[in-house]
Amino acid sequence: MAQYTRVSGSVGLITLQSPPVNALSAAVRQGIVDSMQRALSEPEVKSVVICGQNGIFSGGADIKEFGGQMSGPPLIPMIHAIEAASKPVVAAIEGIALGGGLELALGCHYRIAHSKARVGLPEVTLGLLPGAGGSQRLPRLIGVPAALDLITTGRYVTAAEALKFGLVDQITDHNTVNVAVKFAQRVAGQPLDARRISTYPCLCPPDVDVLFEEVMQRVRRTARGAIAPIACVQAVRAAATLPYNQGMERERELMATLFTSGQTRALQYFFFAQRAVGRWSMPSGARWDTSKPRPVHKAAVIGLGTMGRGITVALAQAGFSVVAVETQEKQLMEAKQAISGMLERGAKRRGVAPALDKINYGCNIQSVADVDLVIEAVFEDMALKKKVFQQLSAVCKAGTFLCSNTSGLDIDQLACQTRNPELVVGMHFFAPAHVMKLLEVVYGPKSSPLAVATAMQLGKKIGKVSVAVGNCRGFVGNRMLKPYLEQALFLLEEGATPEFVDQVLEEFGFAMGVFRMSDLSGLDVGWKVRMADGLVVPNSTTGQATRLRQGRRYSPLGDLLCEQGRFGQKTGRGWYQYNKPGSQVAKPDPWLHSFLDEYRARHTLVARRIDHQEVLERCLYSMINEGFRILEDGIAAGPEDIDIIYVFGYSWPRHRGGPMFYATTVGLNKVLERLEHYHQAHPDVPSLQPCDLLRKLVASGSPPIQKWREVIKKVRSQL
Ligand SMILES: CC/C=C\CC(=O)SCCNC(=O)CCNC(=O)[C@H](O)C(C)(C)COP(=O)(O)OP(=O)(O)OC[C@H]1O[C@@H](n2cnc3c(N)ncnc32)[C@H](O)[C@@H]1OP(=O)(O)O
Repeated sequence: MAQYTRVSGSVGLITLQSPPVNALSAAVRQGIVDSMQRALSEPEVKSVVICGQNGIFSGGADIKEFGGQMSGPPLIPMIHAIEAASKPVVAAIEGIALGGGLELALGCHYRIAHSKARVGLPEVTLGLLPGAGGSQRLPRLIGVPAALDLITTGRYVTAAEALKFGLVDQITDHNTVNVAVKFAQRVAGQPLDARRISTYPCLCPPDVDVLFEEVMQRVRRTARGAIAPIACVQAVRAAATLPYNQGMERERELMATLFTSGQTRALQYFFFAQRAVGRWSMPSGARWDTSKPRPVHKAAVIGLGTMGRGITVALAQAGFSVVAVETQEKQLMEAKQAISGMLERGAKRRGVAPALDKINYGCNIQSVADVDLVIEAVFEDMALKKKVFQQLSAVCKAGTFLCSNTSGLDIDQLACQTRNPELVVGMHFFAPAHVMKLLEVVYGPKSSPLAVATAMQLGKKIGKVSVAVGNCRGFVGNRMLKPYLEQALFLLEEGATPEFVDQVLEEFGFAMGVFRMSDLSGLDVGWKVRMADGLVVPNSTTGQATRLRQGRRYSPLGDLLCEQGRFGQKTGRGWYQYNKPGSQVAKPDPWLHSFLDEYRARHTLVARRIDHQEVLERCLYSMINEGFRILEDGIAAGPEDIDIIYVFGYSWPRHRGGPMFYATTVGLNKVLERLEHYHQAHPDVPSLQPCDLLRKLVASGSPPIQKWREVIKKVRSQL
C-alpha cells in the first residue's frame, strides 16, 4: 500500500509501504493512484513527494505477481498520470530505485537521491525490458549510449554516477525526504512542461547507427541465446528513431513477446532460487535460521597452487587476515608474487588499495595455530589431504574450523583424521576461485550445523553464492558432470566429432562445449582420478574389455589422448589443437579425426549420423537424471540448489533456469520417455536408466518445481 500525509502545510507525501523492498504490488499501485488523486484535488497541496518506507524507494515491480493474473491499476498509465500531473512531483530516492521503481521516478518531474542510493533497470536479468516507459524515457534523459549500457547490462549505478548522467537532479547526505520536501516547496507553481521526460527529444550521437550495430553485435555474442538483451537494444532503438507514443507501442510489443517467452519464467525462477539456497537445511533438520555461525576474523589457506592462490585473494579482498602456507620455499615465493599481482590488478580495477598487508606467508604449518578457520587446498590426493588434516588437528587452537577445497573426495574420511570431526566441512571453490561466484559447502555425517553455518556465512562475506550440499563422490556439481562427460565420449565413439558436440552445446547456451571445457581444465585431471579408481588399463587398445569396466560401458578415449601427452590447452593438443601450449584458440585437429576413425575401426564401431537432438538429449538428460538421484539421496535439499550450482559453477545458460528447471520446460514425461528410449538402446549405461524420483514425479502428474520438495520428502520417508 501507500500512505498519504500532508507535510509542511503544502506538500503531499506519498510513502510506499510494502516490505521488504517496497515492490510495486497491486496494493501499492492502487495506493499511489489514490494518493495522487487526493494530492491533486486538495487545493492546499502545491507539490508532491514520493518516497519509500524504511529507507528504500522501491525494488520495482512485484516479481511474484508476474506469473498470475494482473490486478490493480497498471503501471504505465499510473506513471503517465504522474508525469502529466499539474503539480510538481519529486521522487525522494533512498536505498534503491530499481526497475519499475526507477521508471516511477522517471515519471516524476524531479529526482533527489541519497548519496548512498543505487539505481538501475535490471529487468534484462529477469528476461524483460524496462517496459513501464523506462526504455523510452531513460535515453531521452541521459542519452542513447548511457541508456543502452544501463538497460542492456541491468547494472546498478551509484547516486554519484546517476548525477553525472543527469539521471537524478540532486544528491544529498542528509535526510532525503526532508530535502525533497523542501525542494518540492521551492518548485511549487513553476512550469512543468520542461520537466516531462516523455516530451524530450532523444539525443543521439552522430554515428548512432554504428553504435546500435556494435551494441547489437556485442549483445548477440554474449547473450548465449537470451532474447531479452536483444529486445532491450531494439526498444532503445525505437526511442532513438520514433516519436514517444510509437516508441511506447514498440516497447509494449517487445515486452509482450518477452513476457510470454519461457526465458522470463526461467529467470524469475532463478531469481527466487538464488535467494532460496541461502535458506539451507541438512537432513538432520538443522537449518539456516536455527544455526548460528561463529565469526571468523583470521583464516588460513594451506597449499598455494592455482586454487589456494585464488582462495587467498578472495579472502584478503574481503578484508580477512590470511595466513598463506606453502611448504616449499620456492613455490611459496612464486605464489606470493602471483597473489600480489592478482591483488594489485583487482585493486586497480576497483579503484582501491591492494590488500597486500592482509596476508602473512609461511612455510610452516605451525603458523596457522591461532586462526579461526583453515581451508586446505593441496593436491587432490586423499593420502596427502589426510596427513594435512592430522597436522592441522594437532596444531590449531581448539574450535578452529577445518575445511577442505576438495572437488569430490570424501569429507568424512578427512573429518576422521581430526579430534573434532564436527568442525570439518568441505568448501569447494571453482577456478579461478577469486572470480567464480560458486561455493559448494559440503557437510559430512559428522559436520555440525555450526560449521556449516560458519562456512556459509564466510562464503557470503567473500561474495560467493554458497550452496550447502551433502557428502558424496563429486558432491553435486562434479557428480552430475560425470554422466554428461561420459555421454559426450560415447557420442564420439558412435560417430560424432568434438566440434559437433561442442557446437550443439554452445548453441544451447553453454559458454563452452564439453570438449573445449575439458581442454581448458586439463585432460590429465580426470585421467589421474580414473587411474586412482583403477579404471585406466594402459595400452589396452583392442577387445571388448577395453570398452567395458565393472560391467558398464566405458570409453577409454580420454585415457588414450592422455597416453599421447595430449592434456589440452596446456600442452597445445587435446580434443583440439592450439597454436602453442597455453593458447586458448581451439582449432579442429585432423589428427584427432583420423585417431577417432582408427579407434572405431579397431573396435568395429560403425560411425553413424548423430543429430543435434541426440547430442542434447543424451548429454543433458543423463545429467538431469543424476540430478534427480542427488535429490533422491538427499545430497541436495531441493532443485534450486542444483540449478544454482550449474549456472554459477558450470556455465549452464541462466535463461534456461538450470538443469532441473529445464527438465520442467521439456516436460518430465518427455525426459523420462527419452531416457527409457536411450537406456533400451544402451543397457550397459546405468546413468541412462531413469531414476525412481523422476518416475514418481511423472506418476504424480509432474507437479511444478516448487512442489518437488514435498514429493521428495514422501519418497525419502518411504526409504
Ligand atoms: C511492466 C513491468 C515493469 C517493471 C519490471 C520490473 O520492475 S521487474 C523488477 C525489477 N527489480 C529487480 O529486478 C530487483 C530485484 N531485487 C533485487 O535485486 C534485490 O532483492 C534488492 C532489491 C537489491 C535487495 O537485495 P537484498 O540483498 O537486500 O535482499 P534480497 O535480494 O534477499 O531480497 C529481500 C526479499 O525481497 C524479495 N524481493 C526483492 N525484490 C523483489 C521484487 N522486485 N519483487 C518481489 N520480491 C522481491 C526477495 O525475493 C527477498 O524475499 P525473500 O522471501 O526473503 O526471499
